[in-house]
Amino acid sequence: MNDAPISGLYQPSLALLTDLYQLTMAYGYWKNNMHEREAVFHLYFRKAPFNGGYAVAAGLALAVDYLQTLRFSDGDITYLASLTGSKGTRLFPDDFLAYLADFKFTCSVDAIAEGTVVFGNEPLARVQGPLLQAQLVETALLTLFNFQTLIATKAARIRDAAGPDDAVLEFGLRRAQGPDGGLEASRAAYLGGADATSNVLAARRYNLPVRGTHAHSWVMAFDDEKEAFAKYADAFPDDSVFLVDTYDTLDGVRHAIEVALAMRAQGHELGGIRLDSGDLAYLSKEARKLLDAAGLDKVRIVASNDLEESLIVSLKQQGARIDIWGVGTQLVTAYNQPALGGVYKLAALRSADGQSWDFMIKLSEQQAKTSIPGILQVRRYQAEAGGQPRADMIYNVAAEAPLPEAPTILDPADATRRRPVRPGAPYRDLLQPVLRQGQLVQQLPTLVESRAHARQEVGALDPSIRRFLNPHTYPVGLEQGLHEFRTQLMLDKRPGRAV
Ligand SMILES: Nc1ncnc2c1ncn2[C@@H]1O[C@H](COP(=O)(O)OP(=O)(O)OP(=O)(O)O)[C@@H](O)[C@H]1O
Ligand SMILES: O=P(O)(O)OC[C@H]1O[C@H](OP(=O)(O)OP(=O)(O)O)[C@H](O)[C@@H]1O
Ligand SMILES: O=C(O)c1cccnc1
Ligand SMILES: [Mg+2]
Repeated sequence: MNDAPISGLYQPSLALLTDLYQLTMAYGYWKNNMHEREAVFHLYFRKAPFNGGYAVAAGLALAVDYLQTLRFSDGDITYLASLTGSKGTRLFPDDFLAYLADFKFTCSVDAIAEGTVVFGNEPLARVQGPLLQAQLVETALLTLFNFQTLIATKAARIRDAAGPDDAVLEFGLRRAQGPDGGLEASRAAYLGGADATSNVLAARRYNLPVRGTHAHSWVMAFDDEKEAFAKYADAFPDDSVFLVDTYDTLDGVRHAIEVALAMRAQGHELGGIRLDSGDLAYLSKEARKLLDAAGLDKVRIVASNDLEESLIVSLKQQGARIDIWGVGTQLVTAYNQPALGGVYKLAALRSADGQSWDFMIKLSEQQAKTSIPGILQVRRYQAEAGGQPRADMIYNVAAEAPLPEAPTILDPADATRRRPVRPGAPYRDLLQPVLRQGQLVQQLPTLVESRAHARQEVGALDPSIRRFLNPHTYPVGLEQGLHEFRTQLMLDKRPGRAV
């Protein structure tokens, strides 16, 4: 399989894949000569999806491709020139459009590698550069990171439920949120732990393994089920999986066995059977007995039908003999939580004289929604070097005071909950340089590598954080100096009205 990294995916460029307000703000910054002011934005979500204890970061490779190909084509410019406001006058004047026609993304981006386990409030990406540029990319970055992270996380949960030995096939395209949702879900599902997809265009575009069985209609198109299986085996003598539940599932298994034995006489082996309805625990156990009794112990059992992670856990607890899990709708639509609420917030702006940073905060009635000022990094402390993650600390790399040798991590929701870091505790900083002045400064991992990274990362988490029901909260906090600085900024911005 060609495992070359993707590139040029978003050509022609998706410059207009944005909300209008990004373009109106861009014009406003440009008109006020603020567009070159250096700014820092962070992209983060507040709460892991699916009431889970973690998320799997995804979307970076697509984001890099988007940023590097970001250009306004002649057609884009003509379209923007046609936009008018409520009085019929043009929204964007020619001199600004001439500026956009020469636009290139020249910011720096630091980001957490795809496949890394991440938690609420941690920046997945930090964008630093001219205010206009860093603002302009908000919407596209959010749609890329939010959906990829959501689906990669769902896939990681399904992979975790299936266990290390079973295969997971993604079958979702027909129920996906349109063609684009289907294509990008297949990529993220693979990254998060699916073994293959049935989606051929996604497989071609992203170099994914592609697999499949056949539909009920194949069986219905023949006079009887056995003939249907035999004809499929004629076409694919070494690559057949028979769907056995069109009429009566266990009769279907017997027909599959008869055909499998005839195939064996010709020197071929049946790959598997698929169950797509009924009690999947009972039927898989019965099918396994029938297959084994016929000497077909290598024939694998595929199951599908509205599967998701809790159902897979339950089927395993019931002793189901399923080897391969075909998962569609629930995976690609993230059915039980169809959106991840990632946000993109301004956190620092160069002072007007260019000499220092002004740190920014967005206040909220809900303390948890108040943004974190600074130029942020995430430090993950581990039990031992390369070992189990113990706690994450968000800190400001541009703080005036240097980071203490043994910092203290404070829970932002309750500052009385604090954890001193033991001196010399091993750690790694999660945000790594990706773009400098718009140029790639590290070869991004391939999708295969990111997928392996995700499995390693989820596997290293404590089971209490991986479990589906009321998972334990992984400790993520602010470095004490950052917490105190943030609290002071909150007080400065909202000193309170006299009673
Ligand atoms: N042993 C089981 N324990 C728990 N849930 C199961 C079990 N077996 C199947 N399911 C799930 O129950 C749900 C409904 O299955 P049901 O048997 O109603 O489907 P079906 O009506 O047979 O399928 P279809 O409509 O495709 O013919 C599905 O999500 C299926 O995956
Ligand atoms: O259930 P999902 O996780 O989405 O998996 C994909 C489903 O798509 C196929 O059939 P389809 O649902 O189109 O028809 P069927 O249910 O009648 O088999 C397949 O047989 C699965 O049931
Ligand atoms: O190949 C399959 O079995 C398949 C593909 C898409 C949806 N359901 C099943
Ligand atoms: Mg179905």
